[in-house]
Amino acid sequence: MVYSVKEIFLTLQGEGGQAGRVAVFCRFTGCNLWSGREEDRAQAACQFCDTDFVGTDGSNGGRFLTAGELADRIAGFWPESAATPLSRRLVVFTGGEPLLQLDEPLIAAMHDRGFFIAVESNGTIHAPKGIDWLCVSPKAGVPLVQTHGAELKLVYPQSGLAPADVAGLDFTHFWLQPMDGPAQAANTQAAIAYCLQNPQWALSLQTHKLTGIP
Ligand SMILES: C[S@@+](CC[C@H](N)C(=O)[O-])C[C@H]1O[C@@H](n2cnc3c(N)ncnc32)[C@H](O)[C@@H]1O
Ligand SMILES: Nc1nc2[nH]cc(C(=O)O)c2c(=O)[nH]1
Ligand code: SF4
Ligand SMILES: [Mg+2]
Repeated sequence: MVYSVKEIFLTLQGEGGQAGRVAVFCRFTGCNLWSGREEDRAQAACQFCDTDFVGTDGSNGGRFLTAGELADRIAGFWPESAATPLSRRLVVFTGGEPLLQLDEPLIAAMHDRGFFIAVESNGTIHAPKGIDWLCVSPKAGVPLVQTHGAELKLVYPQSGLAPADVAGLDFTHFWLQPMDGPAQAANTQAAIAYCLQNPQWALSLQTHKLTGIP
């Protein structure tokens, strides 16, 4: 397996149930729901994406020929000075769609290096075994195949996909994340109003955007 990676960086997880934790982010190239080109956005299955996942030209991006090579690069971002217990090492695989590339050899290689493995997926691909924290973020009009995990994070609102449509799935945490874009402020108020009436759901803010970190 050759892994195509857009960028690797150390930051704080901004979203969901691990928000605030130090994490190495590995953003894979490519997605199955959008080409990533602006001229294709209006025809894409997923039209609201806030991320550049095209190519391997981001910071520390590239092509990695083996799981061990990529895992070594990711592990190198963990701050040695922090002297954290191995169990506190956190990697977040995202993209693009990470489950197009994340496989059991890479999962094993990250576990060998002491990492807790989180994944951000659109839920269209079955997850391989061994992921420690799976976040699924379903998209309207797209078949959802991965129906269990640690958290379900619904970007809100999406016409054609209501929270009630996915509230019965087998997840531990249910988040509404306001859709960023021109209506971000109104979407945040709408998400808050929904949570207040439906306490199964909690609010996930994109705290990295609020604080101006990557
Ligand atoms: C860029 S996606 C990559 C992972 C995967 N492809 C997915 O969609 O879950 C990372 C997270 O950002 C969310 N996201 C993307 N665009 C967003 C937007 N405009 N506003 C809020 N969240 C957004 C996604 O739903 C997902 O939870
Ligand atoms: N800080 C930070 N937290 C994040 N959580 C999910 C992200 C993503 O793009 O998948 C993301 C991201 O891009 N940055
Ligand atoms: S599925 Fe995820 S990465 Fe793909 S276009 Fe949608 S939000 Fe972006
Ligand atoms: Mg992001």
